[in-house]
Amino acid sequence: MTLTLTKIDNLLKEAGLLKEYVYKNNWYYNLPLPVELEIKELSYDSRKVTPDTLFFCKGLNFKEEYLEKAIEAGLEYYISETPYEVNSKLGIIVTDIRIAMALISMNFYDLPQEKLTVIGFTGTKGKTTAAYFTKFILDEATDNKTAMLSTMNTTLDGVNYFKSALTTPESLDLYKMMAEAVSNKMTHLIMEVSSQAYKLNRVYGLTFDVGIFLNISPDHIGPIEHPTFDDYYYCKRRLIENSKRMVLNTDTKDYILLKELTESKNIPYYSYSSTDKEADYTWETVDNSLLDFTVHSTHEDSLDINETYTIKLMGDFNKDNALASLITTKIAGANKEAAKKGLANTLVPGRMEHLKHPNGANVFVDYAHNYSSLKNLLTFAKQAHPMGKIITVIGSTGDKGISRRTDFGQVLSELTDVAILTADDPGSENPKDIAMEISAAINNPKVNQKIIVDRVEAIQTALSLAEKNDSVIIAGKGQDKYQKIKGVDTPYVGDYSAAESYIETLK
Ligand SMILES: CC(=O)N[C@H]1[C@@H](OP(=O)(O)OP(=O)(O)OC[C@H]2O[C@@H](n3ccc(=O)[nH]c3=O)[C@H](O)[C@@H]2O)O[C@H](CO)[C@@H](O)[C@@H]1O[C@H](C)C(=O)N[C@@H](C)C(=O)N[C@H](CCC(=O)O)C(=O)O
Ligand SMILES: Nc1ncnc2c1ncn2[C@@H]1O[C@H](COP(=O)(O)OP(=O)(O)OP(=O)(O)O)[C@@H](O)[C@H]1O
Repeated sequence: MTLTLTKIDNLLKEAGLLKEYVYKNNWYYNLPLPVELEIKELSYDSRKVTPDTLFFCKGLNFKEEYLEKAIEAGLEYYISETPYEVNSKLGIIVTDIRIAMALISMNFYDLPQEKLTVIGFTGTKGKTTAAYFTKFILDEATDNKTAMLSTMNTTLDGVNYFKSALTTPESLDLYKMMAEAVSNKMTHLIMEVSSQAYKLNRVYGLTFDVGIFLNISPDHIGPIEHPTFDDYYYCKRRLIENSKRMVLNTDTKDYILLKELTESKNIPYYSYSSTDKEADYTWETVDNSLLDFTVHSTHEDSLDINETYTIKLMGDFNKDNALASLITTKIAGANKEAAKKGLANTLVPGRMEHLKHPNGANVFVDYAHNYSSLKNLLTFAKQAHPMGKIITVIGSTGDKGISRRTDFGQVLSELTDVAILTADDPGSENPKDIAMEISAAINNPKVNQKIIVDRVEAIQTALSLAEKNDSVIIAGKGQDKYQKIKGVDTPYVGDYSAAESYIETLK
């Protein structure tokens, strides 16, 4: 892949992004170099450049010395929001580096999004699960020609997965991955779209064939994320104006806002809900089953999805996720058979994974790590196994999502009998202090609390306390194989493995 300087010049001028070119210490508006010169690589990391690379100077922690070192190593072209006094061949100065990076990247990789059916999930909770449901269904429908970019895992050939760095990659990485998916003959791409993706223009200019808005609840508010809930919700709903069709959950807070926005942009949509009989589609549990549900349409079943389905993931919220995926995949071309089979086979690492304690207690390993997900999870446990106690193992991340600590205290006060507070990606903070903050927010004296910072020990303690009818809920890390400690991804066995191996010793 290559891009000529002329093409870059046209793109930046058309978008009104170009401020000036810096060439031999003078500033120009017209390209001061031979027009046929080509950029052969793109990079935002000074450690990964060649002379023909266009280097994007961006980011909170960007330092001029990165650019200087890259130029010493031979780099000729840089693009940034401010000129630097460096000895480069050309500096391209723009008004918004992230928008410029998105536009240049999508063109450098030859607009791969136009060769794929692109599906984008947003929402506070359920993105990964709904993305997996969708992947399993579309795999049936497309014979494994579906790529996926999820928080945990990415696959660009539909089969082999690697660990993702971000929920939504930087635009440069996103288009590079899309291009690889296209060259692997993928026809569909499912991706999770985080609020940060819109805030930081990682998906600027990308149109989704289907966008899905799953839900919203306060989260991701803090110094490196969103200043307010308003900003968070606003960023999330930008998916709407960037989608050709939408799937909307009418149970979402202030749904009217989503509906009005979607309608004002003339974007066709389907709505769904677990409770609202006015939504286009709803679901109902079959005979109190934890796993079967029937889909009903309020008006006509224009998508032809009214049917009974089975899933492997417990929790009513997973039926919501499954219904969103059913509507989405039908819009994207899957038939009912593919939908039934795909849903029935979907398992998601670390989401509602079930283990049985030798004494009969039920153990759930789940990724719940914010207010709404923990509340849904513990509500499910109470309803599914009302006879026993609920023993919850949970921690809260350091450096971000600070409000979760009091949120967890509140949910634990309402819905658990035993709370074992532990470490969960403490980052630069002391995990014991974080646990104490959660503890201080537990205002129900009946909750039996313990702080055990070592996460494996916390899990073992919870399992050793469990009796026959109890539910042990291990919330937060699922199958994550690391803990973020002082900037380092420190190896961790994972919640599922920790529980599974301890249960083995009890047999
Ligand atoms: C606030 C935020 O989104 N930050 C992300 C962003 O950082 P940044 O652009 O500010 O860059 P930086 O890490 O400060 O570094 C500055 C620049 O110098 C470059 N550099 C650095 C060293 C060097 O020697 N040479 C060099 O060129 C780096 O490549 C980088 O481009 O770009 C980096 C990669 O380019 C990301 O790793 C980083 O994610 C941080 C770690 C993060 O945690 N982000 C979270 C908040 C996030 O985005 N989360 C959402 C999910 C939220 C959800 O669950 O809904 C996501 O989409 O993942
Ligand atoms: N629709 C939903 N509503 C509320 N909670 C949910 C829903 N779906 C899943 N959850 C809960 O949230 C947890 C995380 O689910 P999932 O990974 O699918 O969401 P996500 O949006 O990708 O989350 P994150 O942004 O934290 O990566 C699950 O383990 C479950 O406890």
